[in-house]
Amino acid sequence: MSDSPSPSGTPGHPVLSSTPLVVAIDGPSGSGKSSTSRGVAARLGLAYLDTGAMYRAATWLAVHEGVDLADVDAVADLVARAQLVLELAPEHHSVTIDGHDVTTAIRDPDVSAAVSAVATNLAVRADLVARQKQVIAEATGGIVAEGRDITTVVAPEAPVRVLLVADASARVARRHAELGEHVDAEAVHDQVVRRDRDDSTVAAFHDAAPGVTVLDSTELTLEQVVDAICALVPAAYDPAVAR
Ligand SMILES: Nc1ncnc2c1ncn2[C@@H]1O[C@H](COP(=O)(O)OP(=O)(O)O)[C@@H](O)[C@H]1O
Ligand SMILES: Nc1ccn([C@H]2C[C@H](O)[C@@H](COP(=O)(O)OP(=O)(O)O)O2)c(=O)n1
Repeated sequence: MSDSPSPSGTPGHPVLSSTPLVVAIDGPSGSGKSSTSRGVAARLGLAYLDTGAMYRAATWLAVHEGVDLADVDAVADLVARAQLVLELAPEHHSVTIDGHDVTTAIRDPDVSAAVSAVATNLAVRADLVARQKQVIAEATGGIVAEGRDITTVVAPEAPVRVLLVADASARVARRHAELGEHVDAEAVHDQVVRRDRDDSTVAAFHDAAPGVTVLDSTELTLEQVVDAICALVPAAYDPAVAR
């Protein structure tokens, strides 16, 4: 790892950063964002923010309250009033909305099938992006945040920004293995390919913005992906250097 440039650091003796480390990770469904981000956060002792869980929780609430997802104003109003609490520890991540613990429920296939309708609601996006920025700003010990627009909109100034990609066939196969072989191929295809197509109308996660490192996980193990992302952390932030 090379020394990071710093105003007064000398080569070999970087000045340690006084700002908390932010690692931003985007990518399509099944590219490995959640598992990789948890691994990076655990290894570097950082908090972990799953922004997809916020869109999923908003979707769960709208369905629970019987709000028509096509009614963009009603959904936006509901979400604006919702109290959304995320546990940021990578080992025990939990999500609560308006007092309901939805950690497990937001992974239901019904939520996965419906979430793009909420994620493409621009008023909901503005609300959740503002909350995500606040969570990151308050993470004094540093944070890994992952989603679709973290490298471009939520944390474009993050010192580590990664677009995690993988071949569509690998992503579908991973999701199928995760959901179980009893889930039919059409449902898995819907969760990965159709959802990415809908989601990409409001967030650019297929092409890397300038300065964003593209990492292809198709042929890599989870550990290799975690290694590759940790290797991108400037020395001024590296806990191994800071010690
Ligand atoms: N590099 C990898 N190699 C093999 N399987 C992986 C890899 N990364 C993630 N997975 C698996 O693929 C599935 C989807 O990963 P996940 O982290 O949920 O992706 P995303 O958050 O991008 O949708 C999970 O079951 C996960 O364990
Ligand atoms: N920053 C984000 C995060 C997620 N989303 C949308 C896109 C997805 O359809 C849903 C759920 O995201 P999630 O990361 O949980 O989805 P996957 O685990 O990758 O399948 O939210 C978004 O639009 N912007």
